[in-house]
Amino acid sequence: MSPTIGVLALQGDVREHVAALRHEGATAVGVRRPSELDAVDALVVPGGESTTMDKLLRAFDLHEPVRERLRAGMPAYGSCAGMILLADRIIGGIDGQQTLGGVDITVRRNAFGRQVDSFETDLVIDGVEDSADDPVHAVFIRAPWVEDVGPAATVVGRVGEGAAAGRIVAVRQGPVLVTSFHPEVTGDTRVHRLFVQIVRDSL
Ligand SMILES: NC(=O)CC[C@H](N)C(=O)O
Repeated sequence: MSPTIGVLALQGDVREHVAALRHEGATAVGVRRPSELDAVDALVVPGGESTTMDKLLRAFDLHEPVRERLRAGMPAYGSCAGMILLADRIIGGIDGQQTLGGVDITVRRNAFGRQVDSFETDLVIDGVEDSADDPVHAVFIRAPWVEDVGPAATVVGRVGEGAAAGRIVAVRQGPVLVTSFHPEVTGDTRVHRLFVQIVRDSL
């Protein structure tokens, strides 16, 4: 049976995630209200602007319901701004920015700095099919990195080369996966394949 995966559709690159999830055999739907959240097996929090999504989550009465589902073990995947929202702790948030939490990490917003606002590199990600032989081409856009990982979370990807070598950019904690980069924009759907498998395993 194909799992139903929601994509938080308040702001950000929702359509790209919906397309990647459908390509990997999931039923993908936008989530804008609590009743829509109730109907999904899992949730993707897209890339975009985490400060805006944080405000909209509360304006749409979704902040607490999403937190509750996460606490109850709902699988989730966050890319870029989505990683920030799923992190337990944040450095460089503005205007009292809050996160949903779920992953025992500290993220630093806009960590890669101005000179490298956007960059691309190839990554090996644990759990992503064939990535040791055929790395994932990762696109970073004003991305966060993971400054600190607590005992509950596991690092699954680091930058391999260049100025940011060694920086943690992919983490998993049980059924929750977060990446600093945007796999939804490259046409390579292997990160979504991993997430769909995580969701299937949780059902
Ligand atoms: N591409 C992105 O999702 C950028 C994230 C953005 N810098 C933020 O803080 O939310």
